Amino acid sequence: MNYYELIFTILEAESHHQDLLIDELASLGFDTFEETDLGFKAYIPSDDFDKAEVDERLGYYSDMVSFSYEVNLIPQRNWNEVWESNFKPIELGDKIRVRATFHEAKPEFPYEIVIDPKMAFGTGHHDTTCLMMETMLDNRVEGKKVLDMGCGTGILAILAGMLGSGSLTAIDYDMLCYKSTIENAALNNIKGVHVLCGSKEEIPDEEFDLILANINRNILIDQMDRYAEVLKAGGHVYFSGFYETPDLAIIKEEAAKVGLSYESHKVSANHWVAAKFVKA
Ligand SMILES: C[S@@+](CC[C@H](N)C(=O)[O-])C[C@H]1O[C@@H](n2cnc3c(N)ncnc32)[C@H](O)[C@@H]1O
Repeated sequence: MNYYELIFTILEAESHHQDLLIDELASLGFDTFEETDLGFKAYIPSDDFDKAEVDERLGYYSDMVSFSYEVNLIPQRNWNEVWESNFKPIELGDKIRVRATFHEAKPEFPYEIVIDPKMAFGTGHHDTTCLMMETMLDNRVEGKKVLDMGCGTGILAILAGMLGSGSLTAIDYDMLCYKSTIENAALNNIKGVHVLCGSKEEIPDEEFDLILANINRNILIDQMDRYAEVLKAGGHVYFSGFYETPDLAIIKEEAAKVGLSYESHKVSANHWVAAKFVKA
């Protein structure tokens, strides 16, 4: 299959915003991304490329980030090689290691997560995934009934399973992520994960002790009332996928409206946040 390659150049000072563009492109069907010195490259099967749609969707970010891109049509290539050259294992302290199937195992890490990267978000290379995993390590997950909303590769649900969670439900509206979570849960021997493809309406009418939601500010705000509905009194929700300024204050305000009280947060060097809330 032929692919289109889009080569993005991003103003250096704004390069921390490139994840927003990558998320948007992923939702349009771009399935592989490579970092470059000047920005990144994005790839999409030639039949799925619609330049007008790309311009319309990325236009939304033009006030935030200055970028340009050029388009090349490229012949079939070996995508496994691309992934192998891009995906380096991630180590969080001496506890968590995220690696791909093709990396050597390091059993000295108590939580070694194996991800078949494919194209779903959540290889641990994004600040928000790391912040969520750190928040999970710092708190008690053992025995808790967990909902992972926007599960991507399933990385957070898998870590929850490794930390001894009770039942696990993982939801993503992207079919690729849904399949990827099923595959990666099996790869890590995490049994009984209830994986669903869909959005807010798929959240089952059950009570959860812990909700993990690393999506983005607007979707979190949109789904927050439902999270509050299905969270047990005293249960926690960890939110990520937004920046410290101005997003955290907005998230706190919206959370308070549905009875979720802010407890604490962590910030990455690139100003991404993971925040912990409790239902009174
Ligand atoms: C930032 S990624 C997080 C992936 C993974 N949980 C992690 O922490 O690395 C956000 C995920 O949310 C999914 N998503 C976005 N909007 C959604 C929605 N409205 N309902 C369900 N999933 C959604 C995306 O497909 C993507 O996999």
